[in-house]
Amino acid sequence: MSQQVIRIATRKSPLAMWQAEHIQARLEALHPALKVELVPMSTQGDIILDTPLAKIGGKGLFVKELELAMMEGRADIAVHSMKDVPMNLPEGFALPVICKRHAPTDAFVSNLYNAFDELPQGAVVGTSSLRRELQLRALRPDLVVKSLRGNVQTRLAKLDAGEFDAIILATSGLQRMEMDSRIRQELPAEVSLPAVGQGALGIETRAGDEEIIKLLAPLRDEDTWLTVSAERAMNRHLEGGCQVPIGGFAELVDDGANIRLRALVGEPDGTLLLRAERIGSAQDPEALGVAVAEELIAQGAKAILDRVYQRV
Ligand SMILES: NCc1[nH]cc(CCC(=O)O)c1CC(=O)O
Repeated sequence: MSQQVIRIATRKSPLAMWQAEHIQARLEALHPALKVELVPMSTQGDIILDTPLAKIGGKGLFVKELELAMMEGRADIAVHSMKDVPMNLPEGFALPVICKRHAPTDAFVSNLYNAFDELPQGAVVGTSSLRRELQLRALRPDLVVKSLRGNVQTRLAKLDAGEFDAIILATSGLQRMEMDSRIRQELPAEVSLPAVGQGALGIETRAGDEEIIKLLAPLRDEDTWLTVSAERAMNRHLEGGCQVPIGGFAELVDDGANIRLRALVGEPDGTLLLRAERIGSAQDPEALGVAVAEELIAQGAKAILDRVYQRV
């Protein structure tokens, strides 16, 4: 009998490698006889760094090459930040596991100011997320928002080089890179509503790979599955396919009986920001997501998204 092996396709960025190694370690701890190998690769999303993601095909770029490796049998599973996973998976793939969510928040990072509220008139803030830009500019039309791409380390280096007064990054990414000390403030959801799936890791497999799916099952976190499913159903119903100015964050309430989902859509320049919030049964996260999306559509969300798609 040959020893059982699972190969994890992963991007080569330090954050992606950390995430793959984290799942590798958890799987090896769960299944001592199992061998777990990493298959690192570069994706188009990592190679094209000078163009906003929305213009070059959105976040799917980070995922496609990993899926190709699984399809061709060079790897068996892929570990993703749920934030980067498209709302609809291609034929032949499944997402059987969403792990327990880490910090969902956005973090304010600066060498000059200790909190978002301290930013002076006209301060320069770095982010390439339309969602972050929209919320920053809606609250503070005086701020100058400048594009900032690259991995977490590159973004921090650009801050340290003095290109920005502050930058916004995901708290979970900084924590995984052991750069918590750079966080000046975790932004409350009222200031920066997180991206759908932010802070949660997901594991993608080939559809029907039941033996592998069984080995992964203990990594599933039911609460995170419910809340992230509500967020993703909202985003999917809005047809927010690629990188779009949409925020969504769900939490369990009433001792887990219900889910509260908050969502927003807006013009990236902050001139229009639509919000919706609703509590629904934890038995049906999809229905809650669709209901919140419908509330946003009733306020005009589709017209905003159509304009964003035309521009990119
Ligand atoms: N856009 C890249 C990306 N994808 C996932 C994370 C953070 C980790 C997570 O959300 O789980 C980040 C970095 C960031 O937004 O600062």
